[in-house]
Amino acid sequence: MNPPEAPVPAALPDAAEPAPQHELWPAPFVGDRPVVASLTVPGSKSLTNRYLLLAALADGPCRLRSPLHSRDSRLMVEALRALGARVEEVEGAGDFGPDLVVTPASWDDTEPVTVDCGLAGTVMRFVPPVAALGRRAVTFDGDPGARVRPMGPVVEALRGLGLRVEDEGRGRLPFTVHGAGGVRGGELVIDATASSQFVSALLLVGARFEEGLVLRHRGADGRGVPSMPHVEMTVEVLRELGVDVDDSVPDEWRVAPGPVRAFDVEIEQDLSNAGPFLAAAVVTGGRVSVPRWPERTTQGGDHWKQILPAFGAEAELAGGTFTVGGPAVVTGVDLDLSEAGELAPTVAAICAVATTPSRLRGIAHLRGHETDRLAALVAEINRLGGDAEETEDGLVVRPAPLHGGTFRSYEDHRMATAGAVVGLVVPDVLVENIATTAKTLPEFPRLWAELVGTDRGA
Ligand SMILES: O=C(O)C1=C[C@@H](OP(=O)(O)O)[C@@H](O)[C@H](O)C1
Ligand SMILES: C=C(OP(=O)(O)O)C(=O)O
Repeated sequence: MNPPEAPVPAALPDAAEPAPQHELWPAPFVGDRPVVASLTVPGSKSLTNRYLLLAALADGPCRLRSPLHSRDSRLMVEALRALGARVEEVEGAGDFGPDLVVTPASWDDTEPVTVDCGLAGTVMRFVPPVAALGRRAVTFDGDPGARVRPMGPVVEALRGLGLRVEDEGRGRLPFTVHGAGGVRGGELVIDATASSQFVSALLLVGARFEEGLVLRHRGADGRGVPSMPHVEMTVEVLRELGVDVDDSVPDEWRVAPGPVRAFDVEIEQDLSNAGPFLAAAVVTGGRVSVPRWPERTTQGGDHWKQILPAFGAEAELAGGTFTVGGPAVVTGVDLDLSEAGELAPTVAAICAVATTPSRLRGIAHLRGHETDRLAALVAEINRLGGDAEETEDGLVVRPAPLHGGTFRSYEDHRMATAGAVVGLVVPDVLVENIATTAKTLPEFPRLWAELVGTDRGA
């Protein structure tokens, strides 16, 4: 539909501009029909962006097979190009786009550059320590939503390593890192209670510091690092590329100085992004299979194996295929999601249609994700007639009859997919800005349409 008024000239003050208009996507409703399907999803965001970054640091050209192609991975590619790496697309065997070949960066250029982080935590946290290896002034900025995401421990760590960082005292985006042609390294103490990405960011580059890195986490009030499987993923990927990492002491990581070995790697599919599709089986009493599920993985999305049975679903990994069968009646859960916070929006969507109350714990740090996810989930579930409430470290969701309406997504891909899950069993749900799923899964609307349109394959 055309807007009723002519476009507002850019010169007018903000207050005169109309509120942003996002498309409202009618979420497919299946009612009583069980969703039965089999599908795979594109590559893991977390693995793709780690391997891309490590390729730029490696001792030779590297190849990523079946990588993710999404907004977050493109932002990482552009960031690494800005720092001097070459990244090329080459034909591959993946179902979701070409492979990527990366020629490592040369660190000698001095021309200042700007890096757009979008809303990608992996770009805004992982790339600044890489900029420290070069000789450029690198300015980092991102979406309005990125400017409020926690960044302080990365900025302070860079200063602790001797770098000059201009941040106007905010400890957030935008800021400029002044590379001084190398980092000596040594010991650092950070508080990573707000994000595991602070730990991963420093570990990923630590081997390229002259003396390596000894990193310790000391959380305020003794609190731990959330999303620990993501730190374990970082450690495992580094070891696979020949980097010596000692994580034998809790909350302490020792990275020895040395090269990052060039590699050729197949990226696993994104198990977190498989979540909404598996949730479709749970809320509709259907059956969804995901072939090529890894036997062993560091992806937090592997937690679906424990999480979905807690709702009464059957879950089985057999012959490399993960299959979820939904229960006749979805019961609520009491779960600590501190290890897998990025799954929480999908989990909350299932809780919203469950028949008994749920409690989700250990996810206070979701307030610093793409949006304040605890507030957003409460607002959107309750807008549809639900009964959700924030707690200090999570959510309580009680059963309530839901009705149709708008489910806002707050530029958050996982809010958008949570709305789609609810919309399967609640008629007339309109998800605002489904295109925001392009952050990590641009194919979401197509895959979702295929999911609800098929009754074969599982
Ligand atoms: O390192 C990573 O790839 C990620 C770590 C986690 O961040 P937090 O520790 O901030 O939750 C996760 O939620 C995010 O989606 C991806
Ligand atoms: C928290 C998330 O993303 P990011 O990598 O931007 O932190 C997420 O994908 O759920």
